[in-house]
Amino acid sequence: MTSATCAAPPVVDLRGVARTYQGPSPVTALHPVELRIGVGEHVAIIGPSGSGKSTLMNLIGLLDRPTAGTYLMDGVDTSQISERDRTALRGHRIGFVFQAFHLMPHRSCVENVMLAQLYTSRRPKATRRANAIEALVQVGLGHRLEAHPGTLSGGERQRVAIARAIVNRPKLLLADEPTGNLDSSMAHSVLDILDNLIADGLTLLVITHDATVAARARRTVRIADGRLTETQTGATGAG
Ligand SMILES: Nc1ncnc2c1ncn2[C@@H]1O[C@H](COP(=O)(O)OP(=O)(O)OP(=O)(O)O)[C@@H](O)[C@H]1O
Repeated sequence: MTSATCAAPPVVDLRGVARTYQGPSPVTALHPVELRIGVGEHVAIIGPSGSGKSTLMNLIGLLDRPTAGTYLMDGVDTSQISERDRTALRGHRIGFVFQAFHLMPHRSCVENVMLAQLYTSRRPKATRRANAIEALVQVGLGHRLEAHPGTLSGGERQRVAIARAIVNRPKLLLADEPTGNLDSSMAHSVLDILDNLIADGLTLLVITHDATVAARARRTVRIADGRLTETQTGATGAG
């Protein structure tokens, strides 16, 4: 390993991170975990309902705070920064893709993607539009820029959602059941798009209960009762 590769911190570095939900009967949804995800990795987290996948995703996505441990996101100790800085870190370095596409129905594709830059970019509207077009072209939707989501297939809608998630050039893409609402051919096209983004250097964490989605990842981490077990490494590709 060269000194140049050593210099890049992991995108995700969980050190003893745990989450207990308080209440009359506290629930430890995540027991202390160690998880490091390097730049450009493709990792799948797979586990049954109630195993702690959303809890883990919310922590990694900076939507929630651990009750123990330390989370370094792209080298930044997230326990040491203000709420405002956490929001900025999330906006600039993390993109989210969900099972339900969450697109604005009365806005065109390009407008939907432009909206994602409102709080992260002070650039002029023309630049935001150019960035949105670039992201839509990247996901193969350059020909549907002005279409409204209602006129698109499910797979195309998810591709708009992916364009929206990558338009701010995040380091990490968090995808929660990204193909959960799609038939298998649309699911494949969405997974192909995600594969292309990894080839371009993005880091991808997919949370799923679908073994075929998980099989695309280089690393598969199983979660059960809030505990992680790495079940495979280098599952695909030449390694
Ligand atoms: N706000 C909360 N308060 C108390 N318990 C919670 C809370 N959120 C989640 N839990 C519990 O934590 C555990 C893990 O839940 P989590 O939603 O992370 O699982 P999951 O794997 O994402 O499930 P699913 O696949 O069904 O969405 C479950 O036992 C759940 O009931």
